[in-house]
Amino acid sequence: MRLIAEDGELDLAEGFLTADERAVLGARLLGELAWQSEEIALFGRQVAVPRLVCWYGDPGATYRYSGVSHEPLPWHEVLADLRARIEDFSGHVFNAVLCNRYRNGRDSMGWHADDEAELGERPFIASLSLGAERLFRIRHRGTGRTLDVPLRDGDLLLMGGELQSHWRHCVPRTARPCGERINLTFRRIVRWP
Ligand SMILES: O=C(O)CCC(=O)C(=O)O
Ligand SMILES: [Fe+2]
Repeated sequence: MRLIAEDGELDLAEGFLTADERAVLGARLLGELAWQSEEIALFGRQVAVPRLVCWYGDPGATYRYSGVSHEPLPWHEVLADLRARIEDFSGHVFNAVLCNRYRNGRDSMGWHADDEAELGERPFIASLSLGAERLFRIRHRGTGRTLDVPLRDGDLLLMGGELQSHWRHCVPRTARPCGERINLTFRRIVRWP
C-alpha cells in the first residue's frame, strides 16, 4: 500500500511475515542478537539513547550512528534469511541492518532522516517490525504535512526515492502500556569511509 508519493515514496506491506514466523523470529532476535545500550554526547554529557541497538552487515560496512562509528557484526542467520526475502520482495539489495529494540513505551527514536553520506543519494531502506505495535510518524520538512503510521508485528515499511531529503520521521514515546518491539532497517552502505 502506497502511503506517500510526494517528494519520495513510502510503502507499507502489512503482514509481510506470517503469524507463525513472527513469534519464532521475534523470540530468536530478542535472545540471540548482541543488543547493547548506546551512549551519545549531549551538551558535553554522555547520555544513553532510549533503546537498545546493534549493527550487522558485510565486512567493512561501517556505519556512524549516535555519533559513533560501528563495525558490523557478521550476519546472524535470521537476519541473513530476512535480508534475502526482503531483497526478493523489494528488488533492492542491502549490505547491512540496523537493529533497534524498544523495551517499552518509554523507549523511542527522535526526529531524524536517514540521510547519512554513507547511504548515498536516494537511499532505499526496508524497515521490518516485530512485536508490539508502535507509531511511526513522518513529517514533510517544507509543508509540515504529517502522517502517523501504526507499525504492527510483521509489517514491512519501504522508504525510497527522495523521501529522506524531504521528510523526517520518528517513533514517539507512548504513555499507553506497551510491550517490546524490534525494528530492523535494512540499508545499503555505498560510500566506504
Ligand atoms: O523503529 C522504527 O520503526 C524506525 C527506525 C528508524 O527510523 C531507523 O532505524 O532509522
Ligand atoms: Fe530512520
